[in-house]
Amino acid sequence: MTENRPMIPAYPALARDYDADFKVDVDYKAGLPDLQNGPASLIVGAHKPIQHVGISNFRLPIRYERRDGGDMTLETSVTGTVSLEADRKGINMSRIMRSFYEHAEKQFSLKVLEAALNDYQTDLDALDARILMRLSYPVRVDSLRSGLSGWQYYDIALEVAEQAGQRLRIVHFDYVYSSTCPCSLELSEHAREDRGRLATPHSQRSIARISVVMKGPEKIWFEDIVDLCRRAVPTETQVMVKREDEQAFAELNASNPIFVEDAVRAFAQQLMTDDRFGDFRIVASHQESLHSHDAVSVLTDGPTFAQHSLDPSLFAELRV
Ligand SMILES: Nc1nc2c(ncn2[C@@H]2O[C@H](COP(=O)(O)OP(=O)(O)OP(=O)(O)O)[C@@H](O)[C@H]2O)c(=O)[nH]1
Repeated sequence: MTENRPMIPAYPALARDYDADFKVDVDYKAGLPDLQNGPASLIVGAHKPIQHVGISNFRLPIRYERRDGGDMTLETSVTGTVSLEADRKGINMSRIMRSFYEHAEKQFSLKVLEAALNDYQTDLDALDARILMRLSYPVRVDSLRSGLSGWQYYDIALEVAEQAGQRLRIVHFDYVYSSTCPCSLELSEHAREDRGRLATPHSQRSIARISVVMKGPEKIWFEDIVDLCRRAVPTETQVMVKREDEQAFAELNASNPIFVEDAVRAFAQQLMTDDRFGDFRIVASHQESLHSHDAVSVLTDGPTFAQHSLDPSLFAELRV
């Protein structure tokens, strides 16, 4: 006896070739599912506001003005996020890029970046918004004594954020330098003077990440921050080095030995003397040639960067 099995509709024979000629018209687009703008009933999990949602690390060429005139186009990685209220399912992700692209052709300036931020708030109907741009900025640097020069690249991030009606403009700047340990220098001299023994102090490639609020409307050139770092810690790693430069570098290190504590305080002192800068945080990592670990320090000034917990990868990602 044949059982009454429920009729299972035959699987529709679907075309499997790509229709290159198909064109989307307004009606078709209007009929497409649009879950990110769906009802709150579609929300999965807690109906909680989200502080940052968007897309990270889309890249495009941006034109930057140089302090000495001219400009250059550099690859820039952008992360754009907005806040999302508790009763909204999602954001229109593509608008994070599309809004930014509206401004990308213009020559970069913080005003351009802030105009893109304003568009985030309107195009995505968001209370808060944030854009972070990362780039590697080349500056031609002179050798210490040989008259040569070469390109030094600085990893920089620019962050503009609107949070609870407050606008923040922050520059994050990585500065790579040599740190000669002051104690090791004294111990080396002691061995030389006291026992006639040759000894060399331990010195190592080190890095400081300087994050600082740009306060006033005044323009801050990337080159201004390079100059500030060099005033704070003159022993920047070199690019083009001949023997006379190497000897100069050895003397420069002996004249500027620094503990990791000294480094953050030296940068802080320079930042405090420039009223274009507000709150700041300096993270330094001396990747010691003496130890199998790093000497690290963090110095913050003002509420912007004051935080109880430190990002677990804070020191690990500062590698040189
Ligand atoms: N909100 C959200 N969208 C996502 C995510 N992952 C992928 N998307 C997709 O991002 C795509 C582009 O989103 P939209 O910007 O809303 O695209 P759209 O609706 O055509 O853009 P508008 O015409 O401006 O509304 C959508 O197809 C989403 O499915 C995600 O995690 N969250």
